[in-house]
Amino acid sequence: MLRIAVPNKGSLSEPATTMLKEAGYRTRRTGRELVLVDEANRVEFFFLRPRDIAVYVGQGTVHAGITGRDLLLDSGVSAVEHLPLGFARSTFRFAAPVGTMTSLEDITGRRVATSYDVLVRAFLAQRGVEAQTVHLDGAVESSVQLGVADLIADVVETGTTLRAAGLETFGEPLLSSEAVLITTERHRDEPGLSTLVRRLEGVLRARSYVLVDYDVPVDRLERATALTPGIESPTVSPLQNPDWVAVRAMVPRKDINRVMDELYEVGARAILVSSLLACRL
Ligand SMILES: Nc1ncnc2c1ncn2[C@@H]1O[C@H](COP(=O)(O)OP(=O)(O)OP(=O)(O)O)[C@@H](O)[C@H]1O
Ligand SMILES: O=P(O)(O)OC[C@H]1O[C@H](OP(=O)(O)OP(=O)(O)O)[C@H](O)[C@@H]1O
Ligand SMILES: [Mg+2]
Repeated sequence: MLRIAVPNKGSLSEPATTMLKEAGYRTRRTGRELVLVDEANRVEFFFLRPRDIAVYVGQGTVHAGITGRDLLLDSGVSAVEHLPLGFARSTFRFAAPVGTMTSLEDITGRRVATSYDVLVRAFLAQRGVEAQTVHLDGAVESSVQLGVADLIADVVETGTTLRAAGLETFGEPLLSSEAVLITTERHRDEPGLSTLVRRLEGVLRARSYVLVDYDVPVDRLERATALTPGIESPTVSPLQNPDWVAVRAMVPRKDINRVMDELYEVGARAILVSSLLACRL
């Protein structure tokens, strides 16, 4: 049976569970279940701390897992990214009290508070910057005010937490992170893993595309389908009125309003947009 590690807490937990549910897998009923066997899909899910997931995957005791790219890099484990999952997007940045630091050189000799020591030390070593790290479990933003560090290196999404602590980012981001499905080279071809990956890809596609249907006069068909080329090719069906045809195609969700405006300009009418529940392309 395929063994998959799923985050049990924190920012990754709920979206990971939602995604697996949309991919047709069983989900746990309470936050207390540690293991869930999905007999129908031949998968066993283990609910583990997000930070530990790379360790379990790296050791090979589970075949794959969902974690953050930043957590994977900080673990130092030789697991590999198999599929980016598009949620828990964040950047990892240095931040210091407003107006005090502008470049990496300013870090020299200072104390950097972080929960991601391995990642931060590797970054500083690579840039030849000598500094001390102070390990904290969380709420890292408070460390400067409380005097245990001079600056921090932490996850930034909206920047709200930083601002509340009187800090601002400086220098280039250490990395961009998001949730990722990880595995090891030796488990990459595990039976069932390719099915899980295909299902998750289906969910990602269904989230990023919509289905558009419209009617268009035959003499404008070419201009209209140039706007909606679809993935392979749009479906064109005859209508009772021989001067018109119906078209159906997938369109990136982010483009749909512009595409609808342009279709209307071209002469398309009855433009209908629907969400996709799932797909396999
Ligand atoms: N505010 C956020 N926005 C987006 N991603 C985030 C945010 N906070 C944490 N993450 C991401 O979630 C993962 C961190 O997992 P972690 O379990 O530490 O989440 P958490 O929300 O910080 O949980 P905890 O409540 O235990 O601190 C990392 O990949 C990190 O980049
Ligand atoms: O840029 P923002 O939108 O403010 O989000 C970033 C904050 O979110 C996370 O904190 P979390 O709530 O997980 O608390 P923690 O620091 O204790 O992990 C992260 O560690 C940052 O502190
Ligand atoms: Mg946190």
